[in-house]
Amino acid sequence: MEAHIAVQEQGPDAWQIPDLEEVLDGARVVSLLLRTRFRGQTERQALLMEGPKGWGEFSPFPEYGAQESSHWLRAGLEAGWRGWGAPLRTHVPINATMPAVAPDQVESVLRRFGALESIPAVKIKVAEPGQTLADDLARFREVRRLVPEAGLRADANGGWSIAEAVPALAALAEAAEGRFEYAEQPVAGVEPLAELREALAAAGVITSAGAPLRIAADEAVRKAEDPLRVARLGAADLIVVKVPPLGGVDRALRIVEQSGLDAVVSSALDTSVGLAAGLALAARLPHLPYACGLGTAALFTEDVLRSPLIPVGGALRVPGAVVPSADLLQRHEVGGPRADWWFDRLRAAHAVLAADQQARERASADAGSGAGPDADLTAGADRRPGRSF
Ligand SMILES: O=C(O)CCC(=O)C1=CC=C[C@@H](O)[C@@H]1C(=O)O
Ligand SMILES: [Mg+2]
Repeated sequence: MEAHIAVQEQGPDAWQIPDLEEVLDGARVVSLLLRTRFRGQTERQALLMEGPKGWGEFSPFPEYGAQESSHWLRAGLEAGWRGWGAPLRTHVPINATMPAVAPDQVESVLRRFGALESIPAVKIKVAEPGQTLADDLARFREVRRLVPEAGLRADANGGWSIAEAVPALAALAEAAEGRFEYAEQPVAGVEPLAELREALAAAGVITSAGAPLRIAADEAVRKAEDPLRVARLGAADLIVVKVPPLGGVDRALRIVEQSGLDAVVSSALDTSVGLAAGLALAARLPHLPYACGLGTAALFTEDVLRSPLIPVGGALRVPGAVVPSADLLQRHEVGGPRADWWFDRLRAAHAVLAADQQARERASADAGSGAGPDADLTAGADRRPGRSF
């Protein structure tokens, strides 16, 4: 991934990851229950770490290997050991996130995101395995009925083929009656997104407001080897950016800048510790045209903060560094073999970051710059002794 993202680790933004022992010291594994099945899961586990700048989260999805998980660790270490830079705004507008539930559950899910009239937009999961377009339309129409002023989005997680996506999006855009904001990852991959845009234009699919249907890339950014390819190929109108898979707020910021596209910051179904990093990113984007998908603490029964980051009035305040409650950490703590499994994952991801760092140091020494990573630490970042990898 690093080879493609023009994200420099030398120069003014470089920083050094802390020692493994220091990261493990005081790290806790927690499990939070979801109110509704989401992404096929009923609970979310996360490893939380405390650094000198605050708490960071490491919660790659269970099936992710060490390489992919290393981006998530980098993001968590950035939160704990480096910090995020100054915000440009105090509040971020937040969309409600609607799992693939039956219409009779839509209202109770929506209400978790605050007063219905305050919700600026709703992202609705569609194309769920085992469900039909009729199920999606019924859910979509129920959302539209309950929050008629809200913008509507459909997230298919790449679940449609191009041939399925064209009529499905035409039907959803019609059901949205002018409120359709965009379709998120309707088909899998980068090229297929570009092809779908052409197919929609050829089929004359437009929103009822008369505009072309906008396409957002999510997995095509966060799981791609090269997150900027979407932009280069003109495969999407906007990108969904998530701090953990993109390796931190600093990297995500640069990806947005370099893409030249509008961005929506979303969660990775993080605890409120991880959501704080998403809010830090949203707060640093000069242009934030859409409500962000950072309200997912509302999908948990409980969280690790005394005041979980649940939207009020359609927005979240940008909290800066957050501190979990000792009681809640204890209540949700996971021990035994499952905790060991998480610590092993952390060790493996840390080894990937350490090897990357070592390679960069060697390259920098070979180039004769003489500037080791310590010399490149950003002003304001902690100058930690760190390990020389
Ligand atoms: O974007 C949102 O409104 C909330 C976040 C969200 O939907 C997701 C978080 C984590 C995993 C994904 O399945 C899902 C997504 O695809 O965007
Ligand atoms: Mg998505």
